[in-house]
Amino acid sequence: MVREHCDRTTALVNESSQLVLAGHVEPQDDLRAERKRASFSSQELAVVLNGGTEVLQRRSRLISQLQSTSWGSQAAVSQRCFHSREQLHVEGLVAQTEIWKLMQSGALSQQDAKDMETLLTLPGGLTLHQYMFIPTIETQGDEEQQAYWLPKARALEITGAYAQTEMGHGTFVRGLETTATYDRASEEFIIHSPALSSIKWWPGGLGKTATHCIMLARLIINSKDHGLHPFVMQIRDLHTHLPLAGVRVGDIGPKFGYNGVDNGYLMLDRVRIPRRAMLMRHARVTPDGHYFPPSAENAKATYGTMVAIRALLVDEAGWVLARATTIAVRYTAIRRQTSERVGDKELQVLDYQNLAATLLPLVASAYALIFMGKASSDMYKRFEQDRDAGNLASLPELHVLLAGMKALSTWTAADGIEACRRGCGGHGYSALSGLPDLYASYVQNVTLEGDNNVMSLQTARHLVKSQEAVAKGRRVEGSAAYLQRAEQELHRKCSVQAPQDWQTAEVLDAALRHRATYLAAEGHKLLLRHGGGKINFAGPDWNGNTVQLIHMAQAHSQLVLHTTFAQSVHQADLEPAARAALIKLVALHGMSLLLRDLQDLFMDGYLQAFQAQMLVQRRNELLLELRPDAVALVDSFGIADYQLNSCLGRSDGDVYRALLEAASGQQLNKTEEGPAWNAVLKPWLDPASRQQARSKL
Ligand SMILES: CCC/C=C/C(=O)SCCNC(=O)CCNC(=O)[C@H](O)C(C)(C)COP(=O)([O-])OP(=O)([O-])OC[C@H]1O[C@@H](n2cnc3c(N)ncnc32)[C@H](O)[C@@H]1OP(=O)([O-])[O-]
Ligand SMILES: Cc1cc2nc3c(=O)[nH]c(=O)nc-3n(C[C@H](O)[C@H](O)[C@H](O)COP(=O)(O)OP(=O)(O)OC[C@H]3O[C@@H](n4cnc5c(N)ncnc54)[C@H](O)[C@@H]3O)c2cc1C
Repeated sequence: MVREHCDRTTALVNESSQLVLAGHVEPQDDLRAERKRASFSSQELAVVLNGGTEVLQRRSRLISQLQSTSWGSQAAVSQRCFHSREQLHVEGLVAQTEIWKLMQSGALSQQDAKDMETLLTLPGGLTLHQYMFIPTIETQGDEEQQAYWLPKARALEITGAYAQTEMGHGTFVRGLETTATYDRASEEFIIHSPALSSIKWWPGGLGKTATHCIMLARLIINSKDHGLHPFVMQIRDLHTHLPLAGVRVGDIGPKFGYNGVDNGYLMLDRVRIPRRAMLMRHARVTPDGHYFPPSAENAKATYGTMVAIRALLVDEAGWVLARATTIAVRYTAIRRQTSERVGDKELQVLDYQNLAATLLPLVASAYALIFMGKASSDMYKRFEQDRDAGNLASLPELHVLLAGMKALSTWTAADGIEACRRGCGGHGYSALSGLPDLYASYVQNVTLEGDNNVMSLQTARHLVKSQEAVAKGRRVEGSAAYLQRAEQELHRKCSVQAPQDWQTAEVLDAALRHRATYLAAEGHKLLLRHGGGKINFAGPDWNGNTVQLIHMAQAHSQLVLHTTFAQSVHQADLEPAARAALIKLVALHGMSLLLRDLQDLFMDGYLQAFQAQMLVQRRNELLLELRPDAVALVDSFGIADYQLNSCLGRSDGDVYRALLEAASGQQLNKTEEGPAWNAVLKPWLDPASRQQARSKL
């Protein structure tokens, strides 16, 4: 029977290659026509966006290399959506350790290895080892500690997780409860989980993979609590992988997505670790129990790894949205629905304004975030250089910028993937589209590494403080420097007199800046209401106004994002046609941001109704102007079919045959009658079985 089904599947797939779509245009022809009418070369723009021809060539080479392996072949990748948690967990680790092997043998550089993992899009239990365990030792361990731990970690003789979050607290880091009590007699720390709420809960790779972790615990010496400090802690035996005495560790169970990764729990019953397990680059405990705190400017050093990851998340967001929009734009350009008369050529669904108005602004957001990601990682690299030279002056600005931008970018990408999925109609709901898994795996980013509301409030705190500084005549530097001119700004009115005026960069920048300034001034006023002239960042004025404060922080981050996008396009080395298209995309981005929260511009009379109508009109015109370039704009992201792993987003547009082939080849179709026939359906449906059952009664 199995054989029979396989034969029929092959026949069906072969047959489908002969089939034409009655009354339709062949999808491949649609995509070919789209590419022909583009106003610029997507190959050339892809080179600019990706940072050079060499990067694209290297990526193709890595994909070929992946395809030649059993764990990274196209077949392995496309089967993934049919696999169980356990299978995904093992597959993730197989891929990560194989890539590690290639890196150790010198066949891959560190960058190649990272890129290979990104291309594979199969998260595994070693991700946190690479992105948080090793970096925390690098940045928070002293030289001797680095020399001891790093070679073992890099050789994968030990694997680590980042154990900060507890059952009771993720956001309120200062409220974490795990204790590290110093025992002077033995020169050891005793790590203990004092309550149910103190159990470590969520760390990636902790459940089944990690032998060690970075343990964030309150340092207690002579009953004095010195707050949170990082420790390197072994939790499993290196020979047996069994938990050490006093350690209870396991996986926290299935999640919304990202199920190959073993996010874990960890409960500790007075487990002893040596004094030198505390990472001592910034704070120290001597053998006789003297505590040397970090310097004042290093006070937030323990939070350093989180800042690094937030920079990575900002960098990743644009590329994830680029994947989703590539799938949705290509598919909606071949998908045809509805003609006036049956049998006539139907419209490509991307030509309906509702879809263009959903997808084209998301393409603009993906471009904006890609440029912002580059700017953020450049900024983070500069900070690293300064930090290594002992200068931490730029950390406060970096923190507030990345906090708000992490929130804006991950919200935009997560909501954007879901909008793309819906935009693809029924086929978007199929796992074969690649969109459900992309969303389920990605949406965690709005929560982890600082919940987005909480991160926005960190930026809000900075904006209110900046507004306060301006009010007191002090200078404000950095991304909030525009607040310096708040008083003049608040008297300005929108200058638009014709729809075309909205297209100009100055008008859009001015409106976004006005909105951010107005909201910051209002936020500041709200917080001064009951404090007798003093702002309390934890009191009822703050807690009762967080909706407004988060909105204010997001308006600021949108301004930073938009101006960075515009500047980056201005500075990029682009051919004139691509530049012209991107300038329109920048305008669409700014207009879409304004339209989303138009009420803000009416609040203080900055905007008049006729100007708002012109904004809508100009946005609608822009959608039409950009429509011919839609496919070229997503082709320019340069994302390979291998990485898209989507029947809908494939670059040749052969969507329907791909769907049929993938569906008919899956496990549930392995037999014609299906796995429930014999035990469940047959006794009801097969007349002979029914007869037999009755005769037994
Ligand atoms: C692959 C990824 C997998 C996932 C992994 C994870 O999720 S791991 C788990 C990830 N978990 C999370 O992400 C947890 C999220 N929670 C947190 O990060 C913190 O609890 C907090 C930032 C919300 C508050 O912290 P708090 O109560 O200690 O601070 P406060 O609000 O009282 O402000 C006091 C001052 O500190 C400043 N400042 C703050 N942070 C930083 C910084 N990093 N740097 C520099 N400065 C910083 C702030 O600007 C303010 O300055 P001001 O105005 O006085 O000049
Ligand atoms: C997939 C995944 C992987 C993770 N990996 C790790 C890891 O490797 N290591 C690790 O240590 N942790 C990890 N975490 C934990 C993660 O960092 C936390 O979940 C995150 O910081 C949010 O904290 P919380 O869960 O306590 O949410 P809560 O703080 O309980 O949030 C609940 C709600 O309250 C709101 N809220 C909370 N505090 C405030 C406030 N002060 N002001 C306004 N609103 C507030 C939030 O906006 C949210 O809506 C991971 C989480 C996930 C989902």
